[in-house]
Amino acid sequence: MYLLIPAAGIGKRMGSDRNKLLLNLRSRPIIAWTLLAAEASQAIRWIGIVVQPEDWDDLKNILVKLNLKKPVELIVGGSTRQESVYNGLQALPNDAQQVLIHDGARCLATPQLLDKCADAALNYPGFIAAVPVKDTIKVVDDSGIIQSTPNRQYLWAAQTPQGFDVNLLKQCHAEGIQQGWEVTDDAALFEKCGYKVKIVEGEETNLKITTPQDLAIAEFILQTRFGN
Ligand SMILES: Nc1ccn([C@@H]2O[C@H](COP(=O)(O)OP(=O)(O)OP(=O)(O)O)[C@@H](O)[C@H]2O)c(=O)n1
Ligand SMILES: C[C@](O)(CO)[C@H](O)COP(=O)(O)O
Repeated sequence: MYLLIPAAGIGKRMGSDRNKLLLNLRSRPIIAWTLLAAEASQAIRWIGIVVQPEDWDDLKNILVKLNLKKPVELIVGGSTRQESVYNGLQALPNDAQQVLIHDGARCLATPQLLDKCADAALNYPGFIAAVPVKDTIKVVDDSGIIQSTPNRQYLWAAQTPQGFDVNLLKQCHAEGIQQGWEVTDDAALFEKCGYKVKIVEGEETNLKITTPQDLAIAEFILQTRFGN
């Protein structure tokens, strides 16, 4: 299975002055944890990391230290996640029929989740890992007045990995450019093009490192996983 890792963000919400994926989490850069999970997955056999050129030297140093056995390619990032994934898709080897896309910022996903998603990719042309929403969600208007309370039974929080048939996803990205769609995940492009996207149960601990609070929670999860 081919894996694309969008890792070309800045981390505005982290308040960091550099790509948040280069920040340390338990003495390893965040992106290194993501790469170690990909290396440990049975199914992944090629890794493409989409990253801004100014971070290439840092990434190369991390890769030297990790000494991964799987082939890794660095791909130039775009100005949005959507553009970065587009670039990643163009850089896939010609024989790639299915692809998993997994945020570099979701560094706590387990190799087992990656493998489960690789299996799902063989059965569904489009799917995402997601978890049932635990809170009661309110839809509000611009003045903060609640408009509705959707039935939680139908609410799932999207995660990555997200997996797709490569040709269909390329087609959806091209349509997205033509129509000017701006989306935060690839499933949204698939949905907008009228294709079905299946939910595969993700992991509660597969959080996206977005704010400093997430870093603290991730430290705690890694400590419970690996000890001190
Ligand atoms: N131009 C971009 C923007 C984001 N990403 C990646 O997409 C994933 C999810 O994005 P997010 O968590 O929003 O990362 P940032 O864009 O870095 O954060 P922020 O939105 O707070 O600036 C991350 O792995 C990030 O590196 C990317 O590859 N290219
Ligand atoms: C793809 C994603 O991780 C699914 O939760 C997410 O949409 C990334 O973008 P966000 O803007 O940080 O939600």
